Amino acid sequence: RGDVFTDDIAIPSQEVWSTYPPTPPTPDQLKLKRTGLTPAERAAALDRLAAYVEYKRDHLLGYQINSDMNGYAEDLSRFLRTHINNIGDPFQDGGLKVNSKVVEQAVLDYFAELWHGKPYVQADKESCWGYSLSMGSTEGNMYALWNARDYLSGRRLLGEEESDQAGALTYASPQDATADNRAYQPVVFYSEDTHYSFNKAVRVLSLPTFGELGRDLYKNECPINNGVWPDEVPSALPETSNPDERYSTFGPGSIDVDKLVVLVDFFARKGHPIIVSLNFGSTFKGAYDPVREVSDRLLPIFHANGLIDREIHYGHGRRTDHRRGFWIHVDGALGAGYVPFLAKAAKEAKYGYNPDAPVPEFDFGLRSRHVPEHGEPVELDMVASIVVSGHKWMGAPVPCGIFATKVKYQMQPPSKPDYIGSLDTTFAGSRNGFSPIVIWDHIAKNPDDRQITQATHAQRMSAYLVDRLVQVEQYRKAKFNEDSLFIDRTPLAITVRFRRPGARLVAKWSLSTVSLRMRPNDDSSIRHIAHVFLMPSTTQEQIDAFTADLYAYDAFDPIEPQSA
Ligand SMILES: COC(=O)[C@H](CCSC)/N=C/c1c(COP(=O)(O)O)cnc(C)c1O
Repeated sequence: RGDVFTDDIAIPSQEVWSTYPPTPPTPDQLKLKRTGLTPAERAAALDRLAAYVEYKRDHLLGYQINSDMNGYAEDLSRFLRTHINNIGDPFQDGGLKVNSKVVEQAVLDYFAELWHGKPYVQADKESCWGYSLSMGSTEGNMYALWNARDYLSGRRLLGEEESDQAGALTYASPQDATADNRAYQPVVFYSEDTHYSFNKAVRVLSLPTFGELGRDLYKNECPINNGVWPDEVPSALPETSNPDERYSTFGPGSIDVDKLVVLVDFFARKGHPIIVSLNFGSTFKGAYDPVREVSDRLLPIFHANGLIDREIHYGHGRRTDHRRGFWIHVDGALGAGYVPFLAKAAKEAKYGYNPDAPVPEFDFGLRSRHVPEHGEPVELDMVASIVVSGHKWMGAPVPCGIFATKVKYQMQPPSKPDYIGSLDTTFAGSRNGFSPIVIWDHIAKNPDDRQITQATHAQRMSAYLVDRLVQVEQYRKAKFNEDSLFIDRTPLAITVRFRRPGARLVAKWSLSTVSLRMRPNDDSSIRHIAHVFLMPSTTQEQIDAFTADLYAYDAFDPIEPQSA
């Protein structure tokens, strides 16, 4: 049966075999009738759907999804007989007792320690609080920006309940938070390689990017672009002497720290609190923003502009708060799941792993130190929040993930819905109680040694794919006199990018593609690029089968796919 890579595909009925590769059930088969469907109709539709998704699963190379479902069906199918809902705060049992919060807590403690933080203790403001996401990292990133916005706008911290207004949660604002007071107008920075969910999140939160605020308040004053404000921080340029390639589109995909520093300094001098979101395993190039360098270079700016320790006054006899005027978030949707294990592998010779580049720091353990010309040295933990997707590196049958911050950054929730018996400290109402069990089961089955093996394997498979693509490129140049395949891989990335194949192969292997104008205003520089992610479930056989497809004479013809 061609290149199917798994033997757990149910042998479909003759009807399903009518098409190969399997196609989805037809609209007629799926049409929901008022009379319902007969068992035979349901079986036919579901059989065909199973054959289709399992075939596509075994050919999924283009997205950062671990397709290895890790025996969940055997271990966890019994939990599909129960609605498990973790509504409310993970650390408060609440009124709905059919929950898996004890499991969620174990998972949160695991990530707190993996990311060099302390497991949650309510009274310990340096310990980590978090929750299991019912969506993926989009939810976690949106929550992080919401938390940062309210923290920097001077909203009340959790634990500072207004005793004089029993029951009614006040979304209190500082007494000097007037509309024109920039001290409570946070501004967010993220690079041009950032996931599109951030553009969505800043809309939902009415949180201005530095570009918007610049155009609004500081017209034509942009310090990096002849006065014109870009929407996102430029990404780094490639290390090349070729002037035709001195553009970030040819670069590694990580943020340009020099430009970030200049932009942040501009707004910090204007008195704005600062939110910086850093990618850690970026969506298309798999790049890692240098969290260590960003933290070390921004701390002096925060110090010089009074953003280390700000007093927030609420008046009416309320207690004065002390808090920071900056927030660094790490979008570790992909990388926060495996880079800790690359770091462990690089540290211990027994793993025989010599990384192509230094394994980057990114988590709660990262501290920066600044010695000012005058006054005392300052040393701080710099990362305020981290997000990881559960369905990417770890592999889960549904979108999920983990958000983590520290107790000292937690905000009072907007309301106190007594009827859930818990504080409403998360983004969702009902919360998926199955996902924490999946993540727990994954971690329980994958001790550090196995995680290290998977993380170093992905590095090796990424290098292997580059080699196989180079062979394809050499063959096609000789045989068909074709141009470069634009093969590229950012150091330590678990993705490789190359010229987009024809639509048939893009559909067959579920490749993610992008069309990039490599040089501004130069349509002749447009490149159609695809990428493959090398996940724990990606096998050498899949890579060989995929690259074998690229030798066909029409592999790069832009023909429409024959089937979904
Ligand atoms: C085109 O590929 C994507 O959009 C994938 C999600 C699909 S594969 C799981 N990336 C999602 C992503 C997200 C959003 O994560 P999800 O909401 O879990 O999809 C956040 N941050 C980064 C760096 C991401 O790459």
